[in-house]
Amino acid sequence: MPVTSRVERPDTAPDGPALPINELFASLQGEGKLAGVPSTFVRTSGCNLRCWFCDSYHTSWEPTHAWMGLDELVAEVDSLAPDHVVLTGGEPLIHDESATLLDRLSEDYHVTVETNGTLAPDAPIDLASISPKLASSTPSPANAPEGVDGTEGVDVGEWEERHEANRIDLDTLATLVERHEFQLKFVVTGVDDMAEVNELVTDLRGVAAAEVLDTDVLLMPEGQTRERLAETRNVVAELAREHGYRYTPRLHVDLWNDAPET
Ligand SMILES: C[S@@+](CC[C@H](N)C(=O)[O-])C[C@H]1O[C@@H](n2cnc3c(N)ncnc32)[C@H](O)[C@@H]1O
Ligand SMILES: Nc1nc2[nH]cc(C(=O)O)c2c(=O)[nH]1
Ligand code: SF4
Ligand SMILES: [Mg+2]
Repeated sequence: MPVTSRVERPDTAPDGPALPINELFASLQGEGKLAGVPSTFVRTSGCNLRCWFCDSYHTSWEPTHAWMGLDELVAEVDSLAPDHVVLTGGEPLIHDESATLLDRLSEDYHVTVETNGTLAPDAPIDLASISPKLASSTPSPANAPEGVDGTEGVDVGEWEERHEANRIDLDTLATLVERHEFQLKFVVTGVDDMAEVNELVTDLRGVAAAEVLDTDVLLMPEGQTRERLAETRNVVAELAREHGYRYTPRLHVDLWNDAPET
């Protein structure tokens, strides 16, 4: 079972550097090149995009969190067993304090950052797990999460435009792959996504000073439930075979159906 870390915390920021934390737990890395590795997950709240399929709804569409000072955060990470840490969100890199946290963790941990690739702060990152968002991720009134359009302050039409305008920034992607070990982890909904994946990989190879191998490109089936993954995983595995890219499972969905803190 994943190990959780639940302590009552304030919903206002404490003095000093702090981050809005949605969850902090130990589990197995479920995705990517390090799938299966015991890891402590630090999930910040807040995102600059709004994927219709976001599996972390309470960090994006309806953000919830408690504030944790960085001292307390590092102490919580230290109290758990894994020597791998995954900083995720929401979009962790929208917070300046994430860079400070990365500085503090860099000596003692291997740190993966899960990011949508729209921000590239100068910070120590052992594996940049970059998940650029394809056109098929863009929200609309027709595909938005149930009930969200009525939620106070949420305008899906406005997010459709913002998401579409901001989801790809080629220069930022180039900076990330030049600075760090990386993987490009695309959420694939079906065969229609592949033209955009291929085009983006070609464009990135055109501008980045670092090599982008086919084996750095991972196709991940869209799905936050076992039922949905049963529909997408074989289609996406076949696409990986066909194009020479890697396939990545979503082990936490297979094992725990993406329950909170897994
Ligand atoms: C919740 S995101 C947080 C990090 C960052 N905002 C991002 O999108 O990369 C963590 C990972 O889950 C992936 N993801 C989110 N919803 C998904 C879904 N419904 N199916 C498959 N992957 C999903 C993202 O693409 C990303 O790789
Ligand atoms: N087990 C597990 N592995 C993951 N890899 C990336 C995750 C994420 O939400 O960023 C994630 C997650 O939420 N759980
Ligand atoms: S970028 Fe990541 S956190 Fe933000 S909405 Fe998309 S999947 Fe969710
Ligand atoms: Mg997740």
